[in-house]
Amino acid sequence: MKKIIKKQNIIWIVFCYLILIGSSFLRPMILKRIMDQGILGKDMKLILQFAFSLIVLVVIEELTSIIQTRLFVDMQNRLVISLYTKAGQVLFRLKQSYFMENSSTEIVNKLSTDINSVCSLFDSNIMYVLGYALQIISGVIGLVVINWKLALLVLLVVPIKYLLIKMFAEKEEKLSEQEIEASANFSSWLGDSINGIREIKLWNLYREKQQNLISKQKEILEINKKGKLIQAYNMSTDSALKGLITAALYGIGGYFICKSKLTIGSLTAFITYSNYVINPISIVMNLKLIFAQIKPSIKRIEEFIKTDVEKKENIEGKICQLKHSINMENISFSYTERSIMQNVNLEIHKGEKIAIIGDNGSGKSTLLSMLLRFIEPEQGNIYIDGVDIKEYDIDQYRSMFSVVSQNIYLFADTLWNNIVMGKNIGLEEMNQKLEKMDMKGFLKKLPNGYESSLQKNGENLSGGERQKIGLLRALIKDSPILILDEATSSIDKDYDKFIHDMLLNDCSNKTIIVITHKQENLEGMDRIFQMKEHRLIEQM
Ligand SMILES: Nc1ncnc2c1ncn2[C@@H]1O[C@H](COP(=O)(O)OP(=O)(O)OP(=O)(O)O)[C@@H](O)[C@H]1O
Repeated sequence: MKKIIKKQNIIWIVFCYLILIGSSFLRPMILKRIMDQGILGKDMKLILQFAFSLIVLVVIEELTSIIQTRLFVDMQNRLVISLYTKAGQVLFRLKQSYFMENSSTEIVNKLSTDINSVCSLFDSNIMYVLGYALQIISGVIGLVVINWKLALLVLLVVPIKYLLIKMFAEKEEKLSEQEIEASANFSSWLGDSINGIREIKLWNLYREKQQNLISKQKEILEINKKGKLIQAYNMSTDSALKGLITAALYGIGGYFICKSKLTIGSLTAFITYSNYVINPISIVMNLKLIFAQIKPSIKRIEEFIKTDVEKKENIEGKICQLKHSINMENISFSYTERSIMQNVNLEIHKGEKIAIIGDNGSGKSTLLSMLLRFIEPEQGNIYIDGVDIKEYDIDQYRSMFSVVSQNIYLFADTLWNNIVMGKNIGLEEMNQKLEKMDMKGFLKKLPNGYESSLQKNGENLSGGERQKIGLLRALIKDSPILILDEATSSIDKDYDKFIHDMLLNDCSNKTIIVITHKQENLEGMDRIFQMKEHRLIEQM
């Protein structure tokens, strides 16, 4: 927080505020003198002098406002960056289970809504609080000096306003929570509908989806309306309170004047001072309402930052290299109490090529997710060269694997960046690998070669082309363990055979794990395992 709100900035903001107050206090005085002394006294020199000083004041006020806005925006931006830095550090390290429970649109909505909501604090009067406090103190002194009994009447506003704002803030906080939830729900539903747009078109689901869209929006607007009404009630009670106090002051003050205990001038000055006190008190207390609005967002950001992330630290500095074998021992796993595998054992020697087959949903990909540390076994452990994989640094550990799955993800970026994935390689090496994969023809078809832009998830490519890029990506990564999880499911038969043979030849020193439903992909494998009835059985 210290980095966001610097002491120096606060001093400058208060200084600017004081200039603005001073200037607005001086302007009516100057106008009064222009009229009373300049115009009525027909003194042209005085008129010009005061008119010039008015211009100077306006220029000072405007410059001060600009400086103040700059200071606010700088602080707001620092807060945004610091929140996104914290959120980013967590986001990219979150466990896979988080992404199963929360859709991408929900996460985007959560982060942007909550961060914007917290930063909106800077659009409120919070930075003026110190200035308002000074104004209240000076106002109270003025009131007490003129008449301390009447001053008590003005100060009655404090407990009344406190009780009112407490009631409004409690309601506002609940509504804010409801609005956030409804809006997250809406984003998640909308994201899901957009992802399924082809199905909507093919099944003519327009009417149903349209009705859902409107009803979900109405739900949000209804909550929003209640929130706006609370703000309106708050503003009306503010005005009513101010009106009541002023009326009482005129009544009681009038009585004092009749009894010769107060002069008319004193009452006028008293009412002006009372405004100096009542208005800022309302503004400062209204901040409680603003805090109530953003409190649910602060809570959600805090919860998000505390979410369980993948542990990166490698306390003992162990380096994973795979010199001998991967051992899965007594692995059991279930998704929400549905058992997927029980006591699975598997030993893979370095350089071995193994295949895992099995019916749909038998748990093949789940087993690999455990090996890749996306999920953890419920029971049992996985070892590489006798060391529990949990003890390796996760980044270094994952660098051991080149993975091509059935649904690889391509980023909305150039083809080159999608292949190298951050690795620093030269054009020559890339061309060699491309040739090895017989993909030169594919490259020629693209308008800008390697620099061609791919759409989100490679939507401007065919399913087979996407998988070919996935294979090329894995070849470029060149890790010692190659995992092919139905990696050629969309690839035509001839190319599948070509790539299968090429990989076995080219990666003879690598450990390869293949998951497949295709009989022909079992050729050349050292051992074949079948996932069946929660167990992994070696086929003899
Ligand atoms: N996130 C999840 N939550 C709950 N159940 C899941 C989840 N992911 C997978 N499953 C279930 O776990 C079981 C095993 O899934 P897995 O993807 O490992 O099967 P698979 O053998 O690879 O199937 P396929 O051959 O169809 O790819 C399936 O029945 C699936 O429904």
